[in-house]
Amino acid sequence: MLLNALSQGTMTRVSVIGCGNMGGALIRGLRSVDGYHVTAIDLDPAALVAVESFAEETTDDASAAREADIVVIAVKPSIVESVLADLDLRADQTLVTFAAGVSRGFVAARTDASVVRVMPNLAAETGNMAAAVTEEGLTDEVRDLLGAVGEYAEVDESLMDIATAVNGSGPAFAFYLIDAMKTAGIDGGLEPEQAERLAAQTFKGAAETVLRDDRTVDELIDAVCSPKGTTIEGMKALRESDADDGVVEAVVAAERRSRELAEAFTDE
Ligand SMILES: NC(=O)C1=CN([C@@H]2O[C@H](COP(=O)(O)OP(=O)(O)OC[C@H]3O[C@@H](n4cnc5c(N)ncnc54)[C@H](OP(=O)(O)O)[C@@H]3O)[C@@H](O)[C@H]2O)C=CC1
Ligand SMILES: O=C(O)[C@@H]1CCC=N1
Repeated sequence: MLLNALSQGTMTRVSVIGCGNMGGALIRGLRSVDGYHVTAIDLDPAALVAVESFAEETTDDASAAREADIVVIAVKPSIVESVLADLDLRADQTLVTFAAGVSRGFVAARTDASVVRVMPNLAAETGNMAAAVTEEGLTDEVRDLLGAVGEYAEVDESLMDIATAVNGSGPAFAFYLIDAMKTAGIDGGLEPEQAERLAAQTFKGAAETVLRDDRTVDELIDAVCSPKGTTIEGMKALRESDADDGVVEAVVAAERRSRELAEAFTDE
């Protein structure tokens, strides 16, 4: 059946080069979606073992990427240039680069494939990825791939540094905030497992509400704040704290680092 789908062209062949945290998350996420034949490529045998039950093929041979419709590069930014030097892609292939700070032009200058730059995040694994993708080089095939594992925004490449901070690094900032909520729950007497479940599900539910509800964030806060109730007291404490500043500083620091990384990868 798989062979039929491949020969009839109804299956999109995706090669993922670099199957660590981010490449592995994409591979695991695609396992729940029909229509993708995934080849996992990594030099680290342990990385391949970790994804072997989610990919159709695993190999340490990068030349396997020539068989793909879409080649995803998910190696560290400093490795991108050497990976590209070893690849021999065709003009009818699409190369998606995940690497932070590495410009689309830097990659495009080193391959015949058509290149699109994406800033993904780890939630690809559960189909909840938020990704920013450059308008340049974007195809419907790539839109389908990103849509299969989450939501995406099409942006000008000049916005990739801020997107890297908001949605690429963002999960770490969210994990940190969830942990703070969990710790407060434990301090109040909840078991750690209860506190983690309640805190994480609360963030998940709140995020889902923001995405699906037409009300503004301020209106949603009002909806939780009963007059003379509990939330209004908590919100007063939050507004008087420097929590907003901490979040902004985290995003600004990550954006600044993305710009620094980019300085090493000028278009040629
Ligand atoms: N982690 C994240 O949340 C996000 C990461 N990104 C981007 O994704 C990219 C990957 O990050 P991340 O997954 O965290 O990194 P990891 O180090 O977790 O994964 C990279 C993998 O690539 C392997 N590798 C190294 N050299 C080669 C090679 N020549 N050919 C094939 N595989 C190779 C590594 O093996 P070994 O360990 O042996 O070197 C490792 O298994 C980065 O460019 C990053 O900027 C983007 C958004 C989010
Ligand atoms: O920390 C990093 O550099 C990568 C890019 C965004 C998330 N992780």
